[in-house]
Amino acid sequence: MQHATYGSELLGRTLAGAESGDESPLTHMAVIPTRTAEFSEWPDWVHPEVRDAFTEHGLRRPWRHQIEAADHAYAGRHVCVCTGTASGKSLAYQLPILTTFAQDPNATALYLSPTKALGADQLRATAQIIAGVPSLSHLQPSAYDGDTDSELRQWARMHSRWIFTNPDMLHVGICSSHAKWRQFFAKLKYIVVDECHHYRGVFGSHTALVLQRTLRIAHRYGADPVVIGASATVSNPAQALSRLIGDDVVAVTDDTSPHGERTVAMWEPGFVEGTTDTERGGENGAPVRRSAGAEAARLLADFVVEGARTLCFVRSRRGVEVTAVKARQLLAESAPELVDRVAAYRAGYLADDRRRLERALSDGELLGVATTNALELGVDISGLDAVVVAGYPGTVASFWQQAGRAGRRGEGSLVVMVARDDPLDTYLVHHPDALLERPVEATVTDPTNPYVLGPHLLCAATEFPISDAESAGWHADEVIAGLVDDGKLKRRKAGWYPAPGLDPHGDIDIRGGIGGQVLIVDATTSRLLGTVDTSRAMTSVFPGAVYLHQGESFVVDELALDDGLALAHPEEPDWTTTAREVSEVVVDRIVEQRSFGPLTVSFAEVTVTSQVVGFLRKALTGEILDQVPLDLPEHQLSTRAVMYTVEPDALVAAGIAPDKFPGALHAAEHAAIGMLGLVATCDRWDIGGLSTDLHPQTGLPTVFVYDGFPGGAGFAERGHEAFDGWVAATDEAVSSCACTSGCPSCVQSPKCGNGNEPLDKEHAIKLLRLIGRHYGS
Ligand SMILES: Nc1ncnc2c1ncn2[C@@H]1O[C@H](COP(=O)(O)OP(=O)(O)OP(=O)(O)O)[C@@H](O)[C@H]1O
Repeated sequence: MQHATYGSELLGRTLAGAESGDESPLTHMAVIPTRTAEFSEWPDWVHPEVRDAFTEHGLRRPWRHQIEAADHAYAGRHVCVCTGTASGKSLAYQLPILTTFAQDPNATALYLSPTKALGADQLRATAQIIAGVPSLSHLQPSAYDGDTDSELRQWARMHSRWIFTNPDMLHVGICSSHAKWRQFFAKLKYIVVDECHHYRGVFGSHTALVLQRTLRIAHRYGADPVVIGASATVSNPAQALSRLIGDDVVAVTDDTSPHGERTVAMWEPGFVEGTTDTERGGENGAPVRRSAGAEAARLLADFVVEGARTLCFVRSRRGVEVTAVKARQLLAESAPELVDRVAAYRAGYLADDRRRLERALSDGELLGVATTNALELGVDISGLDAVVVAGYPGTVASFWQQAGRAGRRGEGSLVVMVARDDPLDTYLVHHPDALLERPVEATVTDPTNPYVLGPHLLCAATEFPISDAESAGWHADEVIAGLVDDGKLKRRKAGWYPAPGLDPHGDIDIRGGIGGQVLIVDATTSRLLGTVDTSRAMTSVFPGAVYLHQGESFVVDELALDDGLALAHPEEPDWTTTAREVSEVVVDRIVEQRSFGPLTVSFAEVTVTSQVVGFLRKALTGEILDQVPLDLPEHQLSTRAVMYTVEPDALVAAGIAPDKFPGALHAAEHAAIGMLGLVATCDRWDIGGLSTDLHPQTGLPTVFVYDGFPGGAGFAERGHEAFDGWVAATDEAVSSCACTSGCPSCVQSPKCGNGNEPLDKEHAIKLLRLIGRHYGS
């Protein structure tokens, strides 16, 4: 049994062992105090057999929030329960659903999770609870996803009352053939949307439309299901779920489950020796910090030596391997008997692997595991002593999801967030409130994006003709008019019908972004490695690109865009590749615009034309090797941008001479893109940017930050809405960075199409101050 201050003590011992001579890597420490449980009585409406099943499984007294949420759902109100990880959210939906099943043998329910693995875990947990309960013996809960074979699918459709699936399968396997599911839909009482913070950006918009289509089908068959959302980390949960389902939702957010004291440490790796003062640095000679992965491996090894059960989250699959190998090497030197107690959890996502790993960690057979975010959702390990988060996972929500894995009930634990060499990470470890005190970000979804909405309208029309009221509810009048013009929809008396022969469901890939896909194939074996949006293929799978797949490395030989194919071969070079790109932005329509003296800030529809002209090879240490030219076609993207212009006179008055405009604008653009994740739920790879000292349309120095998806994804719009906070944080991030002339932690971008040139940190700060002064004045 560990005591409450265990986390702080473990941190103290680790710091004492850190290399001497370095500045302390600890930038901040916070202690989240212990919370004691608040209980409720089982409500009268709960079926006694259901209640007994839970008590037999050790759930003797429900926590207050569990009952509050269950009460809402049972009373017919859509509810979103948003309480911490492992706070027993499952009970909140299991109680009303199982009680309803016990009362009405024909009732049905759907459970949706963003990953198949989580669905499998929840199915297993449910099956255990209901085993041996007579009133629930007819339930036959079943998985219905991409892994379910066709015979089982048919069986599940005929016999199962509770289907565990995901939005992809719901779209393509259930809504598309709703007539076969008629009985199921007609008695559909509940839909569970688990981990609902995952449904954001384009994936979120797709899922929203799938859910709304599902509800629509259920209504047509006479049912009126209640939706229960669950998430440990979603801001404004009522609004988030409400956007997904297009209906009102109540939220339950007061977490009444107990937890132990949690120490959270912010950690910034030191510089690699010799890179701060010589020419040997990274791009443009910038100093290079030790990688978050290497630092995380050290922490993992240290914690294992201390006997702490530790999970280490690393962002890339390859990083996971590298971290585990490195930790094992360190242990081989200091404590060889512990080498085999550390493992990597790779993708594969097989439920069996997860369970073996959960068991090995719970038994203490394994002490340390490096993993991708595959283990972020729904792992039910009886609690870990420490969690290392190597690199900000992109959202506050995800951070807490990972951090929440630390802590056995009532006992102390430690979370260490290790910063990568990147503006947002650096900002967060120096401004811990922006991570620890900030509410999780709003999930940004935009189900009205015509590129997403159009294909779903075709699906909806083939499911049932679309009425005028439905069109209005989806804000779809304009998009429908376009589909009518294209001959895909026809107007008849009862609404819009699909053109004959239309079979639109297969054309939507819920996770594939928008537009077509390029298949990435290992030409030596013909194995399909993965897919990438056509719009991103040129910057990620150009000839010569290093492509990572589940920890294996490949080099692309050929990109055949017309065939939707990229051919690669296995190879493990000692470098990474980054595309070099030239682009221009044309403003098609200003949606919103505000001027403040010399500053004008707008939200606009734009067309971005870009062309990859070569790529940069970078050694794994961050040093630049060379640039390789390429000859690829131009690519166009219609999207949405937040943009600003500044009068040249004002720039000069702020101390930025005209020859400094390009470097100042470019550096400010990069830093702002790096910081957009603070106000919108996105990372910099979702976003593009362009800056110019003279834009042909505005005639002024102009900066654009745009969504990297056709039609936009809502990120630029958030940037526009939260413009002042975004600019202030960007200014703060750049000004407080310790480097002299710009580094990856402030104004350099790992994906700059321009080789990070020109960049002028000093004048970017002046520009950001100028914007901050004028905005809102
Ligand atoms: N009232 C309770 N008393 C004691 N244990 C409980 C109670 N409710 C749930 N638990 C236990 O807490 C653990 C976590 O529950 P559950 O998986 O439902 O949490 P969760 O909030 O869904 O977690 P996650 O955020 O990982 O999805 C389970 O082992 C469950 O049996």
